[in-house]
Amino acid sequence: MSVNPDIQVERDTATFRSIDVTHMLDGSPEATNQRRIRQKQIGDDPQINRRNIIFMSHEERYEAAIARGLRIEQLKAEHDWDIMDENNAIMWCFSDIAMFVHKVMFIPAIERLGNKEQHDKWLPLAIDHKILGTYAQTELGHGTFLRGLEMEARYDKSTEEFVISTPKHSSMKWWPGSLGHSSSHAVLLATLYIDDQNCGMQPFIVQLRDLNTWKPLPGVEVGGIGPKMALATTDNGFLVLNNVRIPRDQMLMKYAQVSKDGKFTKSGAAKANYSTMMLVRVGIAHSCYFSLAVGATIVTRYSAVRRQGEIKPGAPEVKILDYQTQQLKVIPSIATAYAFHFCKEHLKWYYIETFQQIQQNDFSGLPEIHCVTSGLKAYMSDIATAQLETLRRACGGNGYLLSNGITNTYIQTLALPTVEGENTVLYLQVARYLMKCLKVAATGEAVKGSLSYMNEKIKTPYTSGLVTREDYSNVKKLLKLYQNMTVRLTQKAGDHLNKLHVSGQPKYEAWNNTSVQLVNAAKAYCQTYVLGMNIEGLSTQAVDLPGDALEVIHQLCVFYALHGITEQSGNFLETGCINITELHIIQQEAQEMMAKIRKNAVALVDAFDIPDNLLNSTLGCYDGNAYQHLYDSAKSDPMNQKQVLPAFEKYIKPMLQGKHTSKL
Ligand SMILES: CC/C=C\C/C=C\C/C=C\C/C=C\C/C=C\C/C=C\CCCCC(=O)SCCNC(=O)CCNC(=O)[C@H](O)C(C)(C)COP(=O)(O)OP(=O)(O)OC[C@H]1O[C@@H](n2cnc3c(N)ncnc32)[C@H](O)[C@@H]1OP(=O)(O)O
Ligand SMILES: Cc1cc2nc3c(=O)[nH]c(=O)nc-3n(C[C@H](O)[C@H](O)[C@H](O)COP(=O)(O)OP(=O)(O)OC[C@H]3O[C@@H](n4cnc5c(N)ncnc54)[C@H](O)[C@@H]3O)c2cc1C
Repeated sequence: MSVNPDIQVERDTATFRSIDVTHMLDGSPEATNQRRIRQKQIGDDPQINRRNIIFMSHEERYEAAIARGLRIEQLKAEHDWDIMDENNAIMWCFSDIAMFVHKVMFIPAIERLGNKEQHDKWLPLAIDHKILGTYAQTELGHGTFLRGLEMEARYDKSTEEFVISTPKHSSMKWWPGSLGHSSSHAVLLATLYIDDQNCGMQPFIVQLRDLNTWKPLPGVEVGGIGPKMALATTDNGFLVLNNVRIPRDQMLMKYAQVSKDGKFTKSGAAKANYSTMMLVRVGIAHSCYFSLAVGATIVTRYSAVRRQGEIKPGAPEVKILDYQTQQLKVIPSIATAYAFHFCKEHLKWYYIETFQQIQQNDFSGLPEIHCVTSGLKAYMSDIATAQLETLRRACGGNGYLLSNGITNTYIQTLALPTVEGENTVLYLQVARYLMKCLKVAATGEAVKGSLSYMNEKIKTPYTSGLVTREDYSNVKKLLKLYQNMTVRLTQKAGDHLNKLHVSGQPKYEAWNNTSVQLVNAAKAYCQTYVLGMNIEGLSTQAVDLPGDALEVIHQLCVFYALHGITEQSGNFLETGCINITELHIIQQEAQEMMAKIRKNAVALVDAFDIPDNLLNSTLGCYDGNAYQHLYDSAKSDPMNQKQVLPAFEKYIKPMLQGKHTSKL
């Protein structure tokens, strides 16, 4: 099929070469080649490819998802993939791999929470798929408030075993992925009791199913929790344990130990047992970038080939991408995807470095990385889901079809604001850190790390520093506005908290009565962090780009900063970080920048370099022949393989013949 001329012209008139930017996103031309080889291995594989998924039943999809997980293992061995290759393959198919939680939570939990002997025993079994596991933490009654977990593990000194039980409905495990039908084992988080003394939430390895028959073991009641909005193949489950006994060495004992005679000891940081969640929060930030890059690619290409209506009366119908309002739906998502790319790269290295320190029992970096990973997981998933919905609607009626590729991406991404810590709750964790840093700054001590900008006192009366027109495209000046806005919102929340406390409210009550302001400050901190990483990316990752490409990536960053101010203008105005005249100039600059970026919109999404067989979209194929692909997809629907369906003889015909009132 030839390329649609409407999309070809976009590529021909772009001011830079997409491939240069692709190399930047991958890290180097060699890395691009390597990724392409890997993506071809997964995209071309009939067991991994998900082209027909939208026409499958739940059970067919589940089976295909298990086969896909297995196939990824085979490809990994055949082609000698490293961990990042594997992560990328998982990322591309995460909503359709039944053993996803085994990979991204069960194994990492054993690695992080087990001691040397436990690693030696369990990791080879898990890595070789001799056992399949889940991460069973959430209960019917408690998901967020982990100190409230009610499943009990009581130590029995006489037999050196833990006895695990579910005392009431609210204490059953509820939600763990792959628990329903696909796990033989679980890393199960339960409250440990020794001689009736509560020793807090601890991790245990519990076998759930017989490895030969796959039947639940005695005392284990397990099943699926029912159909969900998406992620149909991650069979989320429930689990009731009736006095199930496990040996003492099946409590994962890296950070807390129980001796044979029942002595409880702790080592490491207080929240060390929460460390698996941090890794997945980093994974979710990656996933938000991928989802947004997919969405932006599909909708930008579709908007460049769909013509409808006219701008100049009587002139030929225009591409919908030429409507300014359509640009406002599409261009922010491109700019955000690029900002998220820089941010997730930073986060990856930050996490790896801090994790290495933690491995050497240096926990000093934990509070800051907990704040950053919690905040970015929340912020990036909030923004990604909001923008994906805008993008989906920007496809008009075809935005409601499953074959468009964006709907599935959207509904699976919708899980991310909830899983791994509900977003509001995570913003409140960020706010705790903001309040601590505020206290440090107030004492005159230097605040370190991502909030070091708090050290600079904001002068009153304050000026924004935006003097010349050039200042409005100076990303460092714009970043300063964001930092000031964050500090002021933090101060405001802090002042409110103190005021309530001084007026007699206990601290916990004052906290709850300030939580709206606290979440607002936390979001501002996250937004500022993402912009900061985008700007850092310009001078690190983008610096070797040819001038024309660098200019476009710079424009995107400027637009990201300006557009963010227009979206949050209330916060900027209220804190006095800009005035109304400055806001008007910012709005105008943002619009002008958007028009410049429009020229390169298709080339910018091409640079994400997502092959058609992974994009899985009728609307967003590289060749721009959306109508042909829509038609082909409709024709391949199994319901269209018969001209007359059985329902005709059964119901429609009797109705046409007036027999519909008799009993069916
Ligand atoms: C290098 C990696 C690079 C790339 C990775 C790439 C790819 C990976 C491949 C694939 C992964 C891909 C994608 C993922 C995509 C999709 C994922 C889809 C599904 C995933 C499955 C989802 C699984 C789950 O949902 S599991 C269940 C998760 N549950 C939660 O998250 C519970 C949330 N609740 C909590 O975390 C806590 O209850 C709480 C933090 C809210 C409160 O806890 P608690 O009550 O105990 O706290 P407090 O006593 O109030 O104390 C708070 C103090 O504790 C500190 N704290 C809290 N948490 C931590 C932590 N994790 N680390 C450090 N410190 C922590 C906090 O700072 C407070 O300290 P303070 O000094 O007292 O203020
Ligand atoms: C698709 C999916 C997959 C999952 N996979 C797993 C898994 O593999 N393993 C596992 O263990 N769990 C899993 N979960 C569970 C998930 O981690 C929890 O649902 C999540 O952490 C939220 O907890 P919750 O359901 O208790 O929400 P709740 O805490 O009940 O949240 C409900 C509302 O209460 C608010 N709220 C709660 N506490 C506070 C507070 N302190 N302050 C202010 N507001 C508050 C929240 O903001 C939210 O608006 C999964 C969930 C989903 C949807």
